Amino acid sequence: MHGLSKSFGRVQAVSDLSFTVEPGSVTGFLGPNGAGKTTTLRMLLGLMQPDSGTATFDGAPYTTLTAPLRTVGAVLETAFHPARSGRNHLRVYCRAAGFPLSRADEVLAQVGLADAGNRRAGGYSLGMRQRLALATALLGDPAVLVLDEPANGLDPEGIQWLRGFLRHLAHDLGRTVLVSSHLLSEVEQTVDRVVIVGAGRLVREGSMDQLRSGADGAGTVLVRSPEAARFADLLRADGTGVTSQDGVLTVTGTTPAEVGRRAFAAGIELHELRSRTSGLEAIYFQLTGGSEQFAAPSPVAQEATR
Ligand SMILES: Nc1ncnc2c1ncn2[C@@H]1O[C@H](COP(=O)(O)OP(=O)(O)OP(=O)(O)O)[C@@H](O)[C@H]1O
Repeated sequence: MHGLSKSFGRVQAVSDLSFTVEPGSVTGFLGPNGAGKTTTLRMLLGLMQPDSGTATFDGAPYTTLTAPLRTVGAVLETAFHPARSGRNHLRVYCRAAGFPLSRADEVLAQVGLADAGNRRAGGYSLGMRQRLALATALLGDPAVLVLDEPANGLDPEGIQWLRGFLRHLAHDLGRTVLVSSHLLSEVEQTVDRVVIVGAGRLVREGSMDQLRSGADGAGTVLVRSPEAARFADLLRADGTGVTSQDGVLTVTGTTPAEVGRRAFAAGIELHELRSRTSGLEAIYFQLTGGSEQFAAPSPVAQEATR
């Protein structure tokens, strides 16, 4: 995406948004409700015209792709003819796209619906519908997979299956996978990278490791060690900020990896080493806080105005 913008009347849904999604990894496209995720994905897939900017696949806009279904598979919303079986639903798409009808059975098996292929899609559970939508997106064996809130309606087992499946597509088959969600916790274990948006703007782009290491890359690290005093002296010797209480050191402006390295080099035994900014969800809220378009006032704010 390069400089994408879109407004609806006075609502600026997407504002000068630029980011890149790479093959071989699963990227989470995150932001609170109304942040502009669906609008962005619709522009990416040529379903909506941006006011300005471009969304391209290897440099080509969706509408100019010569084999769109082989390039991109997408699940934006799940709608099926209720009386049609899952298999027939897929066969209709095979026929329209010129794929062999046997592709329908292949993708049904891929998403774990082989046994339900002959049943009416209208009788499918929400989770099964999600799987059928995913199967439809996979028909062209596309290089890029775009999924809007795919975990919606899935039970924990389904979410775990989806996690493994998406990671397999990206890591083992080198596909590009972009998954939107409004909950970081929902995709935390699935994604390698995140693109976080708030109020239509890019808030953060980077790896999960970068996000975990704190809002600005270096944070506060807690260390428990039977040799706390010696370690504190060693860290202080080169100007690192350290406070000590009850054998627990609070080290500022660094990362757990760096502190661990220093301890290892000095042969100091550690019993605990963790980032104080370990609450990923807290970082996410901090990054997107105040950007939710229809945010309810927080209980604290309500309290304060009483
Ligand atoms: N067709 C439309 N007409 C008018 N306003 C729209 C339209 N589509 C989206 N919007 C508005 O644009 C903003 C972004 O919406 P969008 O659906 O892209 O957000 P989202 O991040 O996908 O949110 P959610 O997680 O709730 O789906 C919202 O304020 C929404 O009300």
